[in-house]
Amino acid sequence: MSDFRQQALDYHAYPVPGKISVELTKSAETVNDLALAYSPGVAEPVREIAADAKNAYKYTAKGNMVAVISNGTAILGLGNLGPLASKPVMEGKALLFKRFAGLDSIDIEVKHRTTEDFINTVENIADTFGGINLEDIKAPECFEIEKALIERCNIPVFHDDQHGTAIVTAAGMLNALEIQGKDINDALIVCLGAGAAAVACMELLIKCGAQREHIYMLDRKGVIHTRRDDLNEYKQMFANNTDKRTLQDVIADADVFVGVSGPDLLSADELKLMADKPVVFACSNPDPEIKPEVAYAARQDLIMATGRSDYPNQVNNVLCFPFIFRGALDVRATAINDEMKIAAVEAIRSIAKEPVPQEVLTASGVTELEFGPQYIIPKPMDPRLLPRVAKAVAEAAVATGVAQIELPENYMGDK
Ligand SMILES: NC(=O)C1=CN([C@@H]2O[C@H](COP(=O)(O)OP(=O)(O)OC[C@H]3O[C@@H](n4cnc5c(N)ncnc54)[C@H](OP(=O)(O)O)[C@@H]3O)[C@@H](O)[C@H]2O)C=CC1
Ligand SMILES: CC(=O)C(=O)O
Ligand SMILES: [Mg+2]
Repeated sequence: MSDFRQQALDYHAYPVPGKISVELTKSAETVNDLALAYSPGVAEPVREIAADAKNAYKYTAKGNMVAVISNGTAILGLGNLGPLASKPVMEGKALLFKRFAGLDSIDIEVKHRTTEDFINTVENIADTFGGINLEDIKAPECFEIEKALIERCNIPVFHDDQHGTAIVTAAGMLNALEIQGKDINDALIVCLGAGAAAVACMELLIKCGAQREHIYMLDRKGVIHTRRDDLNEYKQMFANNTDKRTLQDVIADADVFVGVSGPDLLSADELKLMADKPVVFACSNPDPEIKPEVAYAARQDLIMATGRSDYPNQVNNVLCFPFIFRGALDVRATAINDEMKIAAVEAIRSIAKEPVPQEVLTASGVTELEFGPQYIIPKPMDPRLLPRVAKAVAEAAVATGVAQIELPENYMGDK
């Protein structure tokens, strides 16, 4: 067994199995403590919440709690391995919520027969949480699930693989194109993958200036084009009126490659066909569409990102979901709208252009990081992400009328 594989298994197994636990926030030592925490004292907040549901934010952990919910149908790029196998990833998301944004989070893996069953299950438990982070649910069901839950729940429901990925991709892409001296309006874009992440990434890039007709999207059958009769309504939005059929056909002269599909699907020869100074985001986890060492051996004029922590330029939704939920929950937003997403894009990309704090350099094991091809986006452990992204998101929620309370006074200081 490889060293790294064993290390990863040991990390999850010891000293206790898993990555999260529950801790108490109140004393429960004395008879008096128990009389307050449980019977009879607990009856008082019960009556308050029954009289006004908003009191759940005052007397329970609801307002600081996000449910990470999956059915395990698209676990990273590993595929449909079922709900239980998705648990380490979902515990991982809960770990990241706590570590980076101080949000309590619990993973819920749902076994279900129909899509409606899944929607009903989540709807029926939604009120207990401040927000719901849907994770690793495959397309196209994920689109129907998110839409239905947004309609039926009055807390933020956010499919991370769609919108978290799109926000971070847009932030990194705008910075990378700026460094390469290219304009997103003119960029020829190839997106390998046509699922949850792909559709949301391309829709957000279009909101940031990309031209829909400059985007070629591919699924397992090749280029998505108007003469195909096997396209779902989400793929149809990206159907190109073209004779091009393969990745080789569309990658020639492309400025941008976004991979949200699977491992090792972009060859060095295909990469060589791209335009000068290309941007290559090989975001499939854990194994990218092309390994950075293979890409740099083929050409050096590219900017390259992956979804992984162990290469430069980690384009991964971890840069978004803890902070967007922090901002949304702090103003009790009922939704996470486009304005909040764009605010997150701008906040994330702006941090990369500023001097990097020493603690980030230390945690990254480097002596220097400067805005440029090897540093287009902040590192997840950058302490500026929490105040800057959360505040931008909370302000956008207030400005667009989805916040239920005002921004707390001196929110996140003046970071
Ligand atoms: N870095 C990051 O932050 C993130 C990365 N990702 C990565 O993106 C990938 C997709 O995730 P997600 O969108 O949630 O999953 P989905 O299941 O919703 O979509 C997967 C898509 O990839 C396509 N695909 C799979 N294999 C191939 C192939 N050999 N050739 C062409 N297309 C292929 C599928 O095609 P078809 O429609 O024909 O089945 C489908 O359109 C995963 O690897 C995941 O790790 C996802 C979210 C965040
Ligand atoms: C990062 C992530 O959410 C994924 O690969 O699915
Ligand atoms: Mg995911």
